[in-house]
Amino acid sequence: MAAQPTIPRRGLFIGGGWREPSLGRRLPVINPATEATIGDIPAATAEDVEIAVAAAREAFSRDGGRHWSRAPGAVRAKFLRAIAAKIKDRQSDLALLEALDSGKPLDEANGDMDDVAACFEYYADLAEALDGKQRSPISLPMENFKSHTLKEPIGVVGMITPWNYPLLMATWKVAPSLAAGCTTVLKPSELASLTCLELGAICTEVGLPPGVLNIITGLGPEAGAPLSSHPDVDKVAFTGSTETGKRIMTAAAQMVKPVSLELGGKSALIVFDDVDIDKAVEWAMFGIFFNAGQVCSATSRLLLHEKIAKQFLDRLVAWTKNIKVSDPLEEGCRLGSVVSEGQYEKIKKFISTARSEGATILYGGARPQHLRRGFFIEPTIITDVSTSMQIWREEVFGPVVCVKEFRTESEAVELANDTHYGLAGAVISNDQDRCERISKALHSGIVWINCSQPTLVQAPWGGNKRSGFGRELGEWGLENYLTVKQVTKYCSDEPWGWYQPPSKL
Ligand SMILES: NC(=O)c1ccc[n+]([C@@H]2O[C@H](COP(=O)([O-])OP(=O)(O)OC[C@H]3O[C@@H](n4cnc5c(N)ncnc54)[C@H](O)[C@@H]3O)[C@@H](O)[C@H]2O)c1
Ligand SMILES: C[N+](C)(C)CCCC=O
Repeated sequence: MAAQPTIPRRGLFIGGGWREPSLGRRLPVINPATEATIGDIPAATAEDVEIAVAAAREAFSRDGGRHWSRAPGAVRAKFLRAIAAKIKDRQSDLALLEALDSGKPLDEANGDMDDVAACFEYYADLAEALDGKQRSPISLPMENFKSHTLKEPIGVVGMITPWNYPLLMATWKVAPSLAAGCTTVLKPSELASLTCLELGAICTEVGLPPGVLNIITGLGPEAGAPLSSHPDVDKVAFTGSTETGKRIMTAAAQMVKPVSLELGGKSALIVFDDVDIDKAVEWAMFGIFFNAGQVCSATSRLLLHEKIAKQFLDRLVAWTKNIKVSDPLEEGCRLGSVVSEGQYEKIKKFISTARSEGATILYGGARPQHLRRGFFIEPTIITDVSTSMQIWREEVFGPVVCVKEFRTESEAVELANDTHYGLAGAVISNDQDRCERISKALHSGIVWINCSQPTLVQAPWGGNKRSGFGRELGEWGLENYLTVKQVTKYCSDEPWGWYQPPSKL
């Protein structure tokens, strides 16, 4: 097992330095795999939000923006690359902190840090490319006007992020917003903030101008709410639950403030009868047991063609029994604990409600017998599910998959689309035409063919329906933080000639 690090004691990261929260309060950091308190984080309140937003505003307009918001993208790219390099230097200690804070397997946390560094590098490239996209001419059907566009940073951005991929979800917002020239206030989840605070330390090390990135930790209603309703925040970028997303949107609407919302999901994986069963089983497992199912895009509804359903479920149970469920720091761990006691209780309640509504718990459903402490839940497979059951309709955000059979392609699509969410969907079949048809028919922002979950920084990420709107990652992620200005010039020597000129007498 990896050695236990000392948890750094950090303040709020505001204006390039560390500050104690105004009310002096701190929140405990609990390792969900052991239930031990391993440190604490500052609990910011509205007073601290005020100071952080002021710092971000000052950084946005400092020296007329010459050193940041109006600087060439190439200047900002240097900082983004330096941050990526520091993340790589500190990869093993950051991964360890992430695993201790969230309960995810150390191997997964290591992969997350690779993704974090890659995201900063990717947006460094896009920051540079932005310089070449300025003053793009607009083709006009007349000669007396010339127009071009300027892409400008949207301003001060408030970012509110969840605990399932603490540093990665923050990075999906921080990296493109800095590339665009925005300044930011990040409020990570109170359940897992350690690595986001370390990002503050990294910003100091690379000499990021003070106030460009501010990081305030604390509770949603106390720190997140005042950030989302702050009049001097120009945009709110949110990732989290649909319920909180509604609150953020309501607060932002009072000032007609733009928001982007990355919310929950209840995605389906459709498996046809022409597949290699074991390969498909492994993707089905990855789709729901990776990060203990605490993934917005988790394929938590498994749709099996009736001809293979029995054989598939037999193999799924056999493979699932083989998952190493253990302390996240143990070698080979493939399922850690869930993030908190609250999440543990919520998932158990989902399972007991499914049982009481008549579903069958085919495998799992309880605490693993060999783990006496920690918020561990067995990987769980639920069958005999009807479309009116809670387990079919609501996001569990845990290692729990529900299964239904289908006969025809159209029935599979209808079942997959039978949800208020629209984040992702997946299909496994050897018939490529069928996969293409299904990718068009699914009402979701993401479709995976013959896999589930791979995420590429170059490709757009986001949902439809109650999974939110706006796209992160790729060039779409950068556009989130830019506004487009048209500049139009009258180039004719002739007077405009609309009004009658006054008499010269
Ligand atoms: N679509 C995506 O890309 C994506 C990615 C990751 C997670 N998620 C979703 O996130 C959810 C899990 O994350 P969570 O439990 O942290 O979500 P959550 O909504 O409880 O919390 C998210 C963030 O919002 C803050 N918050 C809570 N109440 C607030 C309020 N009144 N005002 C402002 N901020 C407030 C929290 O402190 C936290 O930082 C799941 O529904 C999951 O699907 C979506
Ligand atoms: C695809 N990843 C890396 C699991 C990220 C999912 C983001 C949402 O939970």
